[in-house]
Amino acid sequence: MTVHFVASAQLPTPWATFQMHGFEDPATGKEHLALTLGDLQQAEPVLMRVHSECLTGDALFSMRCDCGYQLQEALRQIAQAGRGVLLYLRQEGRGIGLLNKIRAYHLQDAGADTVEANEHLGFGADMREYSMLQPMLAHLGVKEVRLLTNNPRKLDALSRYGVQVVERLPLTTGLNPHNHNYLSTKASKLGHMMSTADFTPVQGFSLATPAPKTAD
Ligand SMILES: Nc1nc2c(ncn2[C@@H]2O[C@H](COP(=O)(O)OP(=O)(O)OP(=O)(O)O)[C@@H](O)[C@H]2O)c(=O)[nH]1
Ligand SMILES: [Zn+2]
Repeated sequence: MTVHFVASAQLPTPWATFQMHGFEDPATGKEHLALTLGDLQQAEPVLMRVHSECLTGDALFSMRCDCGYQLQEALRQIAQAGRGVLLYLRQEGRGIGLLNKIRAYHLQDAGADTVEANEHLGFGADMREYSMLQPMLAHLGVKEVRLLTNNPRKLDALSRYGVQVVERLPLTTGLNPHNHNYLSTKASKLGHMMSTADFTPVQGFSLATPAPKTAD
């Protein structure tokens, strides 16, 4: 996949003023982003988050997943470190797109888990691919990273594209009654290296609160 760098500009956030770099994939028309902080060309490994788009979690405050919490926590940690990169990849709904994710949520409202819902719609459990990482990281000069993730497929993808992951840092934030089953399914069926027991519940939400039927 060839992804072209288009432009960069400052992006002030509550945590730091990042440099935002825009990339375009001419084959799909997808527009991917990188938010960087500090000098990434130095030899020291770069703190990195590879974040998949989740409009509902990232922008609409959804508590059905952990995406919004992870996004904020990653930006906070990169700002605290003073150096790092967050790649924002436009592969909504684990690659099935927003409208199909709503279809999948509808099935989950009726009792399916997140994997069963995807499969019922004729998709694989996770349709993402990561080939855009290679040109994006080459453009930014990133070769060695400390990666914020629970997802083993992201580690595999990076090593496939010649980026060395010297450390994996778990993200265990955002647990609440609405995403408890979803997070358990990620661990049991999608291979995420985590247990909900490791998570810090969202403040003000007790897991003792009965989860609604729409929980996963
Ligand atoms: N199809 C589908 N996609 C979902 C669902 N919930 C969240 N997503 C999407 O899943 C992606 C995030 O994937 P996750 O499995 O939560 O996390 P991850 O990126 O694999 O792993 P981490 O790096 O540990 O966060 C985003 O693109 C979301 O839009 C769901 O129930 N169904
Ligand atoms: Zn999400």
